[in-house]
Amino acid sequence: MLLTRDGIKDIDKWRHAGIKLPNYDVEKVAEKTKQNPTWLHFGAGNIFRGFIALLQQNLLDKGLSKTGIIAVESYDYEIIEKIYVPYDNLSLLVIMHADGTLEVEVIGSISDKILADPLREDWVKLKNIFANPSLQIVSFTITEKAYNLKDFSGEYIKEVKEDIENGPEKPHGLMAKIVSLIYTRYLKGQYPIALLSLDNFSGNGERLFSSIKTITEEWVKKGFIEGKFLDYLTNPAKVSFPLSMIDKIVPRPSEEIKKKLEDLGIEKMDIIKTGKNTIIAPFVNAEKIHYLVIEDKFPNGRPPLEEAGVIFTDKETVEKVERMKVTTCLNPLHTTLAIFGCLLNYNTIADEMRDPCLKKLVEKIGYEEGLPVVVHPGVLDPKEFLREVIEVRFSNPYMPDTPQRIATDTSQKMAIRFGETIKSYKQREDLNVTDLKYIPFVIAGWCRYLMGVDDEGKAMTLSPDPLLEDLKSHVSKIKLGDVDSIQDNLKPILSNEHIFGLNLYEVGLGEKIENYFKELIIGPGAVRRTLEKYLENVNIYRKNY
Ligand SMILES: NC(=O)C1=CN([C@@H]2O[C@H](COP(=O)(O)OP(=O)(O)OC[C@H]3O[C@@H](n4cnc5c(N)ncnc54)[C@H](O)[C@@H]3O)[C@@H](O)[C@H]2O)C=CC1
Ligand SMILES: O=P(O)(O)OC[C@H]1O[C@](O)(CO)[C@@H](O)[C@@H]1O
Repeated sequence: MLLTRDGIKDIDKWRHAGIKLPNYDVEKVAEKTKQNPTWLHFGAGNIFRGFIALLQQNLLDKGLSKTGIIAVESYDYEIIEKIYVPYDNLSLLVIMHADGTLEVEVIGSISDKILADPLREDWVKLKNIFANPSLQIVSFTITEKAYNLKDFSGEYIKEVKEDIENGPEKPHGLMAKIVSLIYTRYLKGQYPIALLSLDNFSGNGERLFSSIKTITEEWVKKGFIEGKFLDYLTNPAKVSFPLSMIDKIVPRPSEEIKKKLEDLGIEKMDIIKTGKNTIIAPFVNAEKIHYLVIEDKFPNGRPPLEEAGVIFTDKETVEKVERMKVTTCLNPLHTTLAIFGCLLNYNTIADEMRDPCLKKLVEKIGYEEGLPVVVHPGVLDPKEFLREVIEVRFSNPYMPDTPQRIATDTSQKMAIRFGETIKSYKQREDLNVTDLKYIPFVIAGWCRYLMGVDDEGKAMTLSPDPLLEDLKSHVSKIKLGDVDSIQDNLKPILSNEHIFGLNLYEVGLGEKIENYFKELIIGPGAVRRTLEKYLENVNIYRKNY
């Protein structure tokens, strides 16, 4: 069986293999989308295909929408070349249940693909779509770093500097490309639009707005674009930047799932790693559970995604629910498992959950250190959410999620995942920031991870991170087995407000972290021994919330 528009016409074979097919005519939907584009999505990677495209597929299946999503890739063109084109933009979604059963579905809601590159013909097509009044949503899953314009010294990064100098004709970075494209829409008729960040960090819509506004202001200053464009961009009735909280664990494609699909008779299921390090396949493997909460601010309308389970609400509720997930109930625990999983050579997050010390570590961070500062968002219950994360989602033995994937870009995540809780402790009169134990312990673990040596003392490959070289330059002077070699080498990291959102020494945690770190570098096996020392004989208090 071939995953192509022709291939899926052989309905009986797919049904016989137990694979669900779109309940609509994929080609007709693609044609309607061409005539009436409503939704563009930047970042054609795994979460888009495994979650966002599924939502639209639900609406198409139920006849609640007539058009699909157009996938746009601005960064890693190989994804389109190798994973979209050969499969006519179709993908397979494989849901892995905790009992080992698989639910497989062909996703047909991605109606077209575009390379956002001003040097290619596609750029004209993209500009035309942006100029079309029918366009309602431009959404993004492009990773947190794609929104950055400045480096940690506050200077524009090289690519952004060049984009600012060169103007809207041939932008290179995505933020400049978006300004250029939205400017086209403004010139055509100032049509309304929602720019929806679905990336996994606090205040995602605001950060998208801020980056776009900054480029706009620079281009207005240089006379590349009209000053009145700023009025359009800052008028929420015209251009909105809804906040969102997105949650679905979509691991990288797994060899085991590939084999299972091939055993079902599906051909060409190879997993690729692109030159830009995207690991992607014609299929996406994911968990069943997911949550998407979005601020309901769509000036040009939107599909009825509530019918596909999306929660639309006000800004304050999204902020609360997002803080609950990203700063407390899921992502800090994930990052904790990523760091210690790499150090202890675990292959999956689920395996780590069977390690009593690691399980207790995430329980301590979640129930005892995190939950007391979470504000109940109303639409989801934090304690129940946390329980589901720990007991059901992370523990699912069939989820092929790796600590190495989650360890990617950790420097970009520290401030949100741990810094926010530290800040809350500092602000709260009834709590004492120096009472925190396990969050500082994880930060010490991250510094230990950066040494690039596992707990057995063997070299380990570190996951990509934009600050990796800089961070490694500090810890490279520290030697496993030589506690005194710590000297002042952690100071530049732990005092860096860009990384943690605050100076950890100023809040009274720097020395505590250094002390944990010393225990972690006593020698091979020290990570395991320290974990046991602090976690083996402790109880977990799950206070009522
Ligand atoms: N995988 C997951 O479980 C979830 C992911 N997310 C969010 O989605 C993001 C992407 O995740 P995946 O799709 O799984 O990753 P992926 O590695 O499959 O795809 C990453 C996408 O981001 C694009 N990208 C990377 N750097 C870029 C840059 N500098 N400029 C423009 N585009 C860039 C890539 O080209 C690719 O399209 C995550 O960082 C997270 O914020 C949110 C919830 C769940
Ligand atoms: O650490 P990352 O790259 O943001 O990924 C964290 C994982 O947890 C999630 O937050 C689950 O929703 C997803 O973003 C991803 O599977």
